[in-house]
Amino acid sequence: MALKAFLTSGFAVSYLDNDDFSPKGIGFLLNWKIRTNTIAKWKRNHGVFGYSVYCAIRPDEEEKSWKKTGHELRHAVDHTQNSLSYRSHKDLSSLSKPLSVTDFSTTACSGSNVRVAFKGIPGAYSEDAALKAYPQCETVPCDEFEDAFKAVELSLADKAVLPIENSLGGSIHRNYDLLLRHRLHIVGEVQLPVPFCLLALPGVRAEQLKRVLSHPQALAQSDRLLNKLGVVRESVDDTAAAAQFVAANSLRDAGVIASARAAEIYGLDVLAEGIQDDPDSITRFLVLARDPIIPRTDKPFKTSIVFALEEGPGVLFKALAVFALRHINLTKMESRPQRKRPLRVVDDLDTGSAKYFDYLFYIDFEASMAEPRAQNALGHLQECAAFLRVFGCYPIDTL
Ligand SMILES: O=C(O)C(=O)C[C@]1(C(=O)O)C=C[C@@H](O)C=C1
Repeated sequence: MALKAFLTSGFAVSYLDNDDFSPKGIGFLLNWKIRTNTIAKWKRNHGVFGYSVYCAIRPDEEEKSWKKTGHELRHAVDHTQNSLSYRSHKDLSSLSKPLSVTDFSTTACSGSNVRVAFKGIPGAYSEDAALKAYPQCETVPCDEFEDAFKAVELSLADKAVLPIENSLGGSIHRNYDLLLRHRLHIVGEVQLPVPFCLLALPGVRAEQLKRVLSHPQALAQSDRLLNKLGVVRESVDDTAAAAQFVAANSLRDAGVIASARAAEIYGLDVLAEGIQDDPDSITRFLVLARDPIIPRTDKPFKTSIVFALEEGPGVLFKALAVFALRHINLTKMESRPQRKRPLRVVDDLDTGSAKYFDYLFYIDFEASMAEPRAQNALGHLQECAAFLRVFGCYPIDTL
């Protein structure tokens, strides 16, 4: 019964304590309903694999009067500027500073713009993704991925846009783990081609560079050019931070891999554009919000879930069959170790003792939760899953 109740809450209102993915049941769902007074209306759908499914409906998904303005937000943040002397080429003091965990208060928001949290500083590709999703938004830089989650949870921002996978570099595991530990819903995705550029101080030529600074993904994806230049690779937190660092310290021997927008912001020259080994490489970002959106069927939707299975032969095969049987296409699968039960020890007198890892399986599938085949597939999956949570159902981003 507990599991059934959990799936009920897991569809549209999955809400877990940090690090906790044990079933919470109906009582928890009710608590959630009482606490979430911003939700205008609740719609109750009967007959979805026998259990009730609650969907939170907000009349206007984007704009809310209780939001904090960007000006207020910036004042809520302690702008401790580091002591680097900005001898460089642009006035960097006007740029907004990243939020860090110490900046969070529980102050409610007001204002009208959508504020979108991202990890990095202005000019990062994640900020491009935020602007692609919400062209009029006010971007909110954050120090860490987790700060972006917290900014939304505490209403310092309305959405977070975070990278989840790169077509060359693969999954960003940290964000898979944070999705589980936090209470946000996936409400959209952004697929962004990332045209990496080689930047340097004005007047510096590529042959003069001894080192190149960037995000590890950008360095890994630009291997060919970096080998040709014979430079040392230096990893930093985000591509724009690399640009800011080289500019702020007037480093004439250092190049940067970052966006043309970062070059513009930090006063660097673009020495080469589109330097990545694979010109078609893209990064996929998730858009996260406090409340889910209503699944629709009038355009292609994707659903993201996570589940755990009991041990036994063929359990993963059976779990995946629930989608194959209904011709539901899986677009992504990721497995992550369960943090609370990292090892399962099996004693067998014949073969000695074996250790198994327990995993969580994250899946994206191409169907909307408004479609009976998707509801049936999850009902079926629930029969063999020890745990199941739906992160969200959202429109597919086509490039
Ligand atoms: O460093 C940035 O500019 C980011 O936005 C982060 C990030 C990533 O995490 O993968 C995003 C896209 C690019 O692939 C490189 C880096």
